Amino acid sequence: MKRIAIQGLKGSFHHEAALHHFGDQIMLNECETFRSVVNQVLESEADFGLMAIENSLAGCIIPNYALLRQGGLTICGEVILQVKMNLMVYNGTSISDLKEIQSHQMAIRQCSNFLDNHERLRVVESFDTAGSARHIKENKLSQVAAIASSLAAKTYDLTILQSGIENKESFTRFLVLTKSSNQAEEETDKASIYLETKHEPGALAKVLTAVSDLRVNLSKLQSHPVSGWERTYGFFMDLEFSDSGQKSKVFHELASLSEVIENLGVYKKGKIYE
Ligand SMILES: O=C(O)C(=O)C[C@]1(C(=O)O)C=C[C@@H](O)C=C1
Repeated sequence: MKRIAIQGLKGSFHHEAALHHFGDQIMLNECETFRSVVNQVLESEADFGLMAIENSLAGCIIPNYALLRQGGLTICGEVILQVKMNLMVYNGTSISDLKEIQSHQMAIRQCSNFLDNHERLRVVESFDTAGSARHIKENKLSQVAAIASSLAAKTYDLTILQSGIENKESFTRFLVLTKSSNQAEEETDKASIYLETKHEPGALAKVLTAVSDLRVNLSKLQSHPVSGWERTYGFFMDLEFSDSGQKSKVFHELASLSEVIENLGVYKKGKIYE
């Protein structure tokens, strides 16, 4: 049985993403932080780790980019999940009983319109959506609601008062991490890389022109400060290939235009699960 380290608990969106990607014959290693997800895989306590990296409404989880570089793991896949947010309570609680709403900060951001319309309720961040749901159940809290998945409501036996409370359709992209990927080269059509260019006019433009000339699709570009304060930046790039010849060419071209280049993983473009 595959051992999967996730950030969060059973019933979290990481759990949902793991079920879609690996099926239900998995052993879940619940972690409080993304750092411990990485450590579990590094220390062979898990075969794979799942790490949310960005959400279509709430934006990027920037610290995870740094973890990808420091971690010594490789990206071997991705999962895109439509996240559906639900307001859930201890059985018997009604909305007028509530004083507080708890959830993960990324979920809170995705439901900002709903929360603006319920200003009287205190909003409290937690480490995990499912963690908030479990907390309510374990402590029989009747004045607190959680924002979490329907899987969390089922897992912790809570009542959903309102579903679909995200601002609009919301998708989270998760990376699948492993120690060493043994994926067949021909099965892969996407790569994530990190590079630093020279700090001079046009350096990034040259990189982008090379990507464009090779007809490679740049699906993501994220800048990140290089440590120290020299006002220089590194760039995380996701590249999508339409034929395998493009891969080696683009790596070769970009290496010649970069001061630093790191391959963070070559993998298959993820499916979207709704
Ligand atoms: O708290 C959870 O349920 C998680 O799986 C974490 C997380 C995140 O890190 O973005 C995952 C997906 C949703 O965007 C909200 C929260």
